[in-house]
Amino acid sequence: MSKVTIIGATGRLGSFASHAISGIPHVDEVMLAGRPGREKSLMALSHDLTDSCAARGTGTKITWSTSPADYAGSDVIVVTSGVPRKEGQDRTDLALENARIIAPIAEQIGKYAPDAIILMITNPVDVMTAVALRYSGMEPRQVFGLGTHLDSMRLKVLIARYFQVHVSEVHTRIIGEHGESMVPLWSATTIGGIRISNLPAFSDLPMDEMVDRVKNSGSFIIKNSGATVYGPGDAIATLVQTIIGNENRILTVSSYVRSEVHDIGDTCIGVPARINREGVVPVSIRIEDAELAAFGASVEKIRALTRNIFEKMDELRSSG
Ligand SMILES: NC(=O)c1ccc[n+]([C@@H]2O[C@H](COP(=O)([O-])OP(=O)(O)OC[C@H]3O[C@@H](n4cnc5c(N)ncnc54)[C@H](O)[C@@H]3O)[C@@H](O)[C@H]2O)c1
Ligand SMILES: O=C(O)C[C@H](O)C(=O)O
Repeated sequence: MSKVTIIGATGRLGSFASHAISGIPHVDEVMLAGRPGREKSLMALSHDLTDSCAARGTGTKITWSTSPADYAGSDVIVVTSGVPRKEGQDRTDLALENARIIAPIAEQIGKYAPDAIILMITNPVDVMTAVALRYSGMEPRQVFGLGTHLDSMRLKVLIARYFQVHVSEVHTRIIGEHGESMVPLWSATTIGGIRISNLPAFSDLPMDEMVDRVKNSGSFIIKNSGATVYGPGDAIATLVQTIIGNENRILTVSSYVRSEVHDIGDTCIGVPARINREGVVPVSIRIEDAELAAFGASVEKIRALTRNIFEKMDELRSSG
């Protein structure tokens, strides 16, 4: 029996992610969670998703709740609650506002579902993963964020199109911040198992344009359609399936890094990590010098922002 809870289920991303998760094999219950006052909206969504499960022929049970006590028994808790950015904003602009939303949610998860695995989605996702880790009091392996998995998928599609190959032939990773300082790992990019730099077309590859397109993907979609929904929603479902199916896949997610990448760490940031039913553990890697310098800068940026948010949260809490 597997139960997956989505906190923030009535939001644009939360509702689509709930739909995607309800189709995962061996997910028996999807619980839609939200704030008191959202009862009608949660109930209506649960009816709609129940109809969807019937139409797809899946037996998934859809439940809903506004009570954190009902987080109990969850195997995975996906958190999408919070404010999304508006056109012209950077994800980091949301840090304090969303930390104030995520901290109490994380405390309730730590209280009622201390054995669950938390998948953090709210932006800025690296900082919110650290907030969830701090306030839930849970172990680092139990708390991770969508991180640069979505960015890696975005780059993968661009590379596949350029080389005119099926996306499954491309393996690539973006590590670091889910944001401006993200770092593409060309040294870990292969096509059909061949390192990309060994292919003749590599010298003409518009690498900078491709990375810029990945960096601007979220803001482009938000500007023109209001929110990113299907890309992150299906990426969330992949991660949930990897946990529930105990798949031991290595995906690039935001995880608490100690020293796995050339001893740089003490922050939550996007790195390759092994994911299974026990949770998420970063994989030790060595990368090229230029990539390492860029990753170090990305870690410093996120570590400083995270510390700043922790200090502000402490001040807010001590002033009541
Ligand atoms: N990491 C990623 O790749 C990624 C992708 C897409 C969206 N996001 C983030 O996910 C979050 C949600 O995005 P969305 O488009 O679904 O937004 P939305 O406005 O449609 O939904 C927000 C949800 O948060 C809840 N919420 C808002 N304020 C709250 C509060 N004070 N307390 C408790 N719950 C509150 C709302 O009820 C709603 O369920 C944003 O922070 C967005 O940036 C992250
Ligand atoms: O760009 C955003 O603000 C949403 C999300 O982080 C995304 O990359 O789609």
